[in-house]
Amino acid sequence: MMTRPTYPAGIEIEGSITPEFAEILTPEAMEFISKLHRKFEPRRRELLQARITRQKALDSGKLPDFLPETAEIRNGDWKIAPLPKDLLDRRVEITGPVERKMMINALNSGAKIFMTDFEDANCPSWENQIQGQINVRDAYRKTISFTSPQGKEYKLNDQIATLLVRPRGWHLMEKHVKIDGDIVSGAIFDFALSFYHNIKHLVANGSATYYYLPKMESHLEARLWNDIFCFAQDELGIARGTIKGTVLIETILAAFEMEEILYELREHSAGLNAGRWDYIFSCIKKFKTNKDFCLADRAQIGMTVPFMRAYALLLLKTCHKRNAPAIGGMSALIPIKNDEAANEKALAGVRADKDRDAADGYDGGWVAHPGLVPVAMAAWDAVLGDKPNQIDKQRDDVNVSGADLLNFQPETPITETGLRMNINVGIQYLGAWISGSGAVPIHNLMEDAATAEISRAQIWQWIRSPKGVLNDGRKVTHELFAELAADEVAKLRDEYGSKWTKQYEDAAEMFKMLTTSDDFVEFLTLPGYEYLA
Ligand SMILES: CC(=O)SCCNC(=O)CCNC(=O)[C@H](O)C(C)(C)COP(=O)(O)OP(=O)(O)OC[C@H]1O[C@@H](n2cnc3c(N)ncnc32)[C@H](O)[C@@H]1OP(=O)(O)O
Ligand SMILES: O=CC(=O)O
Ligand SMILES: [Mg+2]
Repeated sequence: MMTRPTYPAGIEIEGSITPEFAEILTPEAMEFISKLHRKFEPRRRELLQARITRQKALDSGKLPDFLPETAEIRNGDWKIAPLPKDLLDRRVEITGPVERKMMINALNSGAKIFMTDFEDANCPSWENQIQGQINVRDAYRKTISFTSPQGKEYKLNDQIATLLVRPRGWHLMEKHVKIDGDIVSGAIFDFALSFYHNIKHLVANGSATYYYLPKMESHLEARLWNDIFCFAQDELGIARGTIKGTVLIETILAAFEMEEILYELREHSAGLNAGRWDYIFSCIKKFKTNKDFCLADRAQIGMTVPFMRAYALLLLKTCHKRNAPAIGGMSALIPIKNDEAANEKALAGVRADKDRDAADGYDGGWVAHPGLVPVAMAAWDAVLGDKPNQIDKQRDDVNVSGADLLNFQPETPITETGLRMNINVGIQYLGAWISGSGAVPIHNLMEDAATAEISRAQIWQWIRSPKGVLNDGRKVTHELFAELAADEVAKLRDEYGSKWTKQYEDAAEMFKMLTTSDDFVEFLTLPGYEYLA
């Protein structure tokens, strides 16, 4: 029987602490978190408040633009600091939840980088978070192994991907930990534990902890990350600039501040990534009450529609101008078992996506599944040859205006099939999420928090926008939604049989709340987390 560790005054942990968890939740690590919390929590709250203020301005019809007060940064001649050698070649990056077996598979997949995810692909239950930190520790030390219930052994190959960690976004909390009576930020918690336990080991081996930084809405939010990195490094006697962070540009507001975000993090930057799924979600969310704006079915919004193309090219141009890598987003297509023709079609879709990014000048791109690594690798091998990246490829020919970023087309078609698909996928995803899984295959696509957000945000908007009209002339209304939702739930109950647990029934109710409540819920993971807690 192990007694709970004794923590310094002001620190309370309400989650379970097994002997393994205690190796992560040490008094020293928790004290480190408490320092970060005490110093930075007020700023995190101010920045979340600033998001609300900005949303009010958008709701009143003000459109975003490049900031006049930071023109000097955009016009200045500066570069990000040199990249460490293990971040020079990022031609294929695989992602996945912080799940032990998947982490081993991803590290062995042949990809250059593996981003392990405490965020979009993860359900942040206490067990997932702390077991995730154990897995990260063991992966960094190359001791991670796993035996499946069927007895299959998993261990690391000699050659593995460089590991990056994605902590939760600024909006999520870690409810199981309180400092001075306040709940701590999930972002600070995830970052702090992965840094505290691993940085010295990694530095001694010529590497460091590297991060993907999600869902930011302004360069001031990037400044907060940079200040946290500086403070954390100083506290542990690590040279400033050792940590590197790649920022996901996955909100429409951040798209107007890409240069400023790179500038804020320039000492710690490893470039930008086109977080395309949250980006679409953000476009819908930020302009949800704007009567001029209403996107077509989710399936229509690929990377080549005007506003997505403008965003992708601006990101690429911005990165290379500042000597920073530009990493392409995730195709949601995954390999399809037992249907050769459908599988070929999915692979062709991924290939087209990766070929386009590689030809444009991107330095690498994300894949969702080990089976897609060769497809992406071929796309970049073809353009890179022996070079590790193509950061030297300047895209001065690209000219993207604010109006291009806001050219939200196509608006049609919105179809009954698209509406049903949003309902069906949204409920299945939420059900899986509150049951503990943050990434799931649904209808042969990878679904995670970002893709599911699009589904529920579209319905919310279609019900309220005058443009929310199906291609057969029917307006999307509360009544139509209720009718189709009842039908989809009935079908799912049938399909799932005994696997349709109470969680799925509750997910259906939560999904209805998310789409019908007058106030738009900022993130579906917020009520999801309440449910878990
Ligand atoms: C919008 C964004 O934020 S994108 C980034 C966040 N999203 C993600 O990271 C999602 C990553 N992908 C996944 O989680 C998975 O591919 C899923 C859930 C979509 C599908 O997973 P599965 O249904 O298990 O796929 P499948 O059955 O084909 O898997 C075959 C094998 O590949 C493994 N595998 C599949 N995807 C991954 C992955 N991303 N990383 C590591 N291993 C993987 C499976 O674990 C399985 O291993 P096994 O044979 O040893 O048991
Ligand atoms: O995090 C990635 C995204 O597309 O969202
Ligand atoms: Mg995202």
